[in-house]
Amino acid sequence: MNDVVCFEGISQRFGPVMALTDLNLELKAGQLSALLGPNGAGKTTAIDLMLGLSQPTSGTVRVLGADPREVSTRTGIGAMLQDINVPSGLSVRELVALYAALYPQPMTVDKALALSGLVEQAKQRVSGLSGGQKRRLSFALAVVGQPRLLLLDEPTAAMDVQGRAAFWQGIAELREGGCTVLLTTHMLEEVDRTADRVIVLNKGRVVADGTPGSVRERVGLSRVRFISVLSAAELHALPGAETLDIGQAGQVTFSTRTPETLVRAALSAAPELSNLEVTRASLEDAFLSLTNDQLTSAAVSA
Ligand SMILES: Nc1ncnc2c1ncn2[C@@H]1O[C@H](COP(=O)(O)OP(=O)(O)OP(=O)(O)O)[C@@H](O)[C@H]1O
Repeated sequence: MNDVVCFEGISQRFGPVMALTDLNLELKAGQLSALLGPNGAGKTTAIDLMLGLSQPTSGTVRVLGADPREVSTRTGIGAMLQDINVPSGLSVRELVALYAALYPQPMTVDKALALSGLVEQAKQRVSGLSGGQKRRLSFALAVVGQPRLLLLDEPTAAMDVQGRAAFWQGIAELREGGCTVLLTTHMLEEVDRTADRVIVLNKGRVVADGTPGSVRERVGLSRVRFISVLSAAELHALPGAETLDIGQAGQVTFSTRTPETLVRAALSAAPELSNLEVTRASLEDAFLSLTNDQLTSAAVSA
């Protein structure tokens, strides 16, 4: 009942395409969840439903306990979508103030500017902002209404290192105030460090849902790296590889469920191999394994 978002049996069809199939999903208050999936997996479709921008083909969507199309629900949601389309003749401060006026209990404009790292650009015209600064502005507009639910579609894309640091600091402050956050991103290292929960979509269905650690463990992959003189054909012939990345100067990286078997075979084929490392697979390795249907052939031949 207290779920911030509740999807029950959601399917969304666009002509012949099933963008989402029988999706059940609840987001708990205060959680930071990452919605991951390859292009076309259904992430934007799910976010559009949470924002009340579209109606599902079947199933029920509840956001903050109500229909997301109701105005009272929408004022509790902040969204940072991929494209920002705002009056560009205004200054940053003027635009943030304009948005603040739309909400019943906004934060101060100064706070929104500080949270998004835009204090120095406050007087600058929106039209003069760089790509990364426009993403920061989009974040300021998403948070100025003090939303209870914040939906962020690839928030850190185009942000520089400082921008990303300011963004994550801003997210931490909002979470202290109890804000629930759902974001999509392809920056899986950031997700691994910060998210409470990872939801992986593939072809409109949830294929994994848990903490970043539990998703990594479920996949059970290890990463094996070494330098050798083995040819591509010899590397491909090693047993147990799920993916193979051939880098510069003989450096190779495998993901595998059977690291011992692979290492034994590699040492036997190339006794001179060096810089051997066996580590736990990253969230990115797990993601590839969960979402790539032709993983072995496609990734190994990459
Ligand atoms: N308005 C639409 N009309 C027709 N097909 C659509 C529409 N919106 C989405 N789709 C299709 O539904 C599927 C899911 O699309 P969606 O945009 O939700 O994926 P996504 O996971 O957000 O992808 P990306 O990472 O590329 O943004 C895709 O096959 C897409 O082509």
